[in-house]
Amino acid sequence: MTYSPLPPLTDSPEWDALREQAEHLRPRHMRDLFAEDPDRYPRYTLEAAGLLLDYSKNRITDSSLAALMALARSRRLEERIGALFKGERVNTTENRPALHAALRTPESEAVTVEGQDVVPEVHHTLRRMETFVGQIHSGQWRGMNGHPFTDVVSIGIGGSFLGPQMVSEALRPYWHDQLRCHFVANIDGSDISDTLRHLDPETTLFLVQSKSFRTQETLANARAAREWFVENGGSQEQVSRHFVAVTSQQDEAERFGIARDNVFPMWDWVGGRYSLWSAIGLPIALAVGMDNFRSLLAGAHAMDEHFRTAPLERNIPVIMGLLGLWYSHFFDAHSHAVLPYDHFLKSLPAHLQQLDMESNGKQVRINGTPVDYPTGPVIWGGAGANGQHAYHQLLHQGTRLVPVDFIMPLHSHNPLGDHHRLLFANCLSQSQALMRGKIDEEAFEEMRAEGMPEEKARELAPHKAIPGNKPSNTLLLDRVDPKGLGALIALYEHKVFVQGALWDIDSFDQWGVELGKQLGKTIEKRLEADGGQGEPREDSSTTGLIQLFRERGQGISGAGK
Ligand SMILES: O=P(O)(O)OC[C@H]1O[C@](O)(CO)[C@@H](O)[C@@H]1O
Repeated sequence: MTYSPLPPLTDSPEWDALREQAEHLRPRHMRDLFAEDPDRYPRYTLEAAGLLLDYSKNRITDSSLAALMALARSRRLEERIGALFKGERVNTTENRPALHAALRTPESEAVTVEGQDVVPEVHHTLRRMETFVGQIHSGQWRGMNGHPFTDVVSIGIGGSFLGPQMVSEALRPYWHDQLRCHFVANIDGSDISDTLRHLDPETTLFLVQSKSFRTQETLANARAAREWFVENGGSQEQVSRHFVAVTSQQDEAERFGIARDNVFPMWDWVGGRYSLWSAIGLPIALAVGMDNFRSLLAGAHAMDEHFRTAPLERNIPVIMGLLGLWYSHFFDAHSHAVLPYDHFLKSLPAHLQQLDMESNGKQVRINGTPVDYPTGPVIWGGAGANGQHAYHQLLHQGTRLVPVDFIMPLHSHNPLGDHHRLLFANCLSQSQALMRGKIDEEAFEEMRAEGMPEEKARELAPHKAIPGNKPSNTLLLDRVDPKGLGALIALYEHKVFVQGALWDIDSFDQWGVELGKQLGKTIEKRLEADGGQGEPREDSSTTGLIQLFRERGQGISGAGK
């Protein structure tokens, strides 16, 4: 991309206009905004790609939204969206395009990067996946001793884990009858030991998922899996039937001992956290079948088309991105909660955490100068209604403003009694409570009506009062099916892109995670029994803890006490 620098974010007439809007809105309560405008819900509701966004419970008006749109235009957002889809090198520090949208582009369309259309190789890989999944499901590809596979263990971490794990879990009702999927990510030996404990090597298939094929955790777990397999009756020859890899480093996978034909490709133009749409999605395809995997891609593509073509004012990822910026800059919000009211979506916050925080946890602009404004928020969350009995207390009465995304399907896969109606009521009551709150006087009157003496009610009222005016989005989908889920994940990918573009940062690199990896290599050596030779080079804390581990802990030889 020929990157033409953006003017400073916070020193512009558009920023001044936003500041004025915020000053005007800060003292206003959303209760009043709703009371003044009976059409607030239809006015601030959008539908696209099977999703509905209700953003009416936000601290916005038409004029603040117009000011946000003006800011987006001054940041040349439309141009940046165009650059993303045209395959320009939007990942400037690594000099690469970010082509996750090409992974869900139909075969009839082209995404041309410097003269080369990448769509044919994407579909070639999809067809290879289809053949492989078909062979596993039909029992044509069997494990040692001719048994069909019953279990798949996907070994990978970060983007090579969180996305596939979350989607497989979210699509639990679509799982193939005879195949169970397991995920191993952590270098903690308990992760793989606990998984393998219940498995039979004769019927277990391993997927080693690593774009770089250099990731310590993944390689250690893959080696442990291979040892377990061989120790339990598998031969080297049989490894080639039981081990499959997905990587951009085919030679490394072969060096590890995985047959060339068992290696599915990845491309350097896909970031790990955007890779579940590629062959990294193999565990998903094995779990739910290739037709469902293709529906997932179709849902994401529908969201891509919406993002690429809808005017900014009607564009769901753009609106969600701008609202995030609004709260983080003008309302001092430091975090953002994602609360799916669906049991099967319980891992969505963890996936979005990597997606957002690895993408937008940045401190310099694309041109290398430091930002003088906050960038990506802390993303956290969990399944509703469970969180209501835990951290929602802070959402309602804490001193920090936490904008929330409620995500809720209209239909459950398990329509048990009135559970779904109750769940929906819980979701709506939370967004309503956050918005309207309960003033002192209401709390007081309630207690009086229950017969509490006046003095006691006065004393308790401030504790029971809830300020409200806490913003939230509500995202509805018909049900958590492959298509709706694809659209939902793509929506968040684009929201992250929008914010990165507004902040003028590179959302596609992740240099921040490298230092810990570098230091880890030295420390790991020093933890070995003879690793303490020579002068300690670390700070006294690290040296002290190394020493303590060597004296009292369990090293790699297992010699600890
Ligand atoms: O797929 P790989 O190369 O093993 O990387 C795993 C993860 O590690 C990271 O590079 C961070 O360390 C992520 O960005 C990535 O998703």
